Amino acid sequence: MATLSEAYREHPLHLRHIIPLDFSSIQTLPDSHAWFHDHDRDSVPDQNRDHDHNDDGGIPSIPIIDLADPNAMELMGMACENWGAFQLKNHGVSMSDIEEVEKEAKRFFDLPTDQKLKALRSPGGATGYGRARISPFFPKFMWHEGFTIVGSPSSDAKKIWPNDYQTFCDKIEIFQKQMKALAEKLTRMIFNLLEIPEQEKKWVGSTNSNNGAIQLNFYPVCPEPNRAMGLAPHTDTSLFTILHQNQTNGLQIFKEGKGWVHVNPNPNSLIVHTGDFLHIISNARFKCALHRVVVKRTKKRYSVAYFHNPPLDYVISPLVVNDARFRRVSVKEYFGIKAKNFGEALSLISTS
Ligand SMILES: C=C1C[C@]23C[C@@]1(O)CC[C@H]2[C@@]12CCC[C@@](C)(C(=O)O1)[C@H]2[C@@H]3C(=O)O
Ligand SMILES: O=C(O)CCC(=O)C(=O)O
Ligand SMILES: [Fe+2]
Repeated sequence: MATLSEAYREHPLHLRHIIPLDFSSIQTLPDSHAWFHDHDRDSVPDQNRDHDHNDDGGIPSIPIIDLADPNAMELMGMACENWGAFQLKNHGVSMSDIEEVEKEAKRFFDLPTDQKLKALRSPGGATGYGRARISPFFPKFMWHEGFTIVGSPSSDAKKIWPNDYQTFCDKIEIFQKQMKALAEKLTRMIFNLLEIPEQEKKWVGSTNSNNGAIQLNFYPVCPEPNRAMGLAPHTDTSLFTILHQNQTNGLQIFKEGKGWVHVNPNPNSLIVHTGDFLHIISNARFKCALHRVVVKRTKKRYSVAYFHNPPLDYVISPLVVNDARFRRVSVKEYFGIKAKNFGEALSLISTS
């Protein structure tokens, strides 16, 4: 079975796009990380106040959907059409298992830089510690560190904690299993809503369909948050992404006509983003949400994302339509197109 690593092998990154800054030793914002000038109209607003309440001036954010609601499937469809994202409550994943992973993320990111660098992602690799893979597409670096896990994290964990890697691996494994089960449940509901034919659903839940990836994200405190960027605007490549954020807000979703809208942490809820693959399969009926993360002066932020992907050899195409807006493309090929072209990837497979 092909793995995500194979998709990235042909698109190696330069080390400067992998090795993060040693944020622990930084007192002022370096020019390499300064996205805005103080007087910029575009600068990231308001996070230097470091408050965590909703300060959106009444602009509604993404819907909150209760998975136990008999109308959950239709509500998810509407949220995917209007926002490309929603918050999910009563999702069935144990919050204490999620908090255990958040704890492990803190344990990892709190390590001294030389320890974290032992698990540095290789230039052509998918897993390990490093900057976000989208870094080469932006003129400035992000105020962010990530740790990507595809399959078992044991080889990276052994490099960091040779005598104590099992705790990390166990917690990740428990989380992975629960996320996969939730992701499969949501896939079935969304595919039913889209009336996807049975033969296209065969991979869902099959044992060799385990092509999910976990991303631990860390946004250190920042001396000049208004001029920095935690994670630059992007859409996820996945079918959809399930995200847990700690109690420090920072995630924003772009909504036409409204601009950047905060997604405030909602204890017990998980955020679901529609990714590129679901956008393609739904023939653009579902939006893939453009999102970004802003940072704070005094509050660190952590998040844990689970990217749910079809198998790499699965061929993606708009299903159940005559006027397909995208050509057929294998999951592996699309990861390659995205790795090389980032924001242009969808238009490169567009039929118009
Ligand atoms: C499955 C994946 C999605 C992701 C690339 C990856 O292989 C693992 C890391 C993911 C991540 C997390 C931060 C934002 C993002 C755009 C990035 O640079 O790395 C996503 C990637 C993606 O969705 O394409
Ligand atoms: O940290 C967040 O809230 C968002 C992370 C994200 O967008 C990603 O991992 O793709
Ligand atoms: Fe994302």
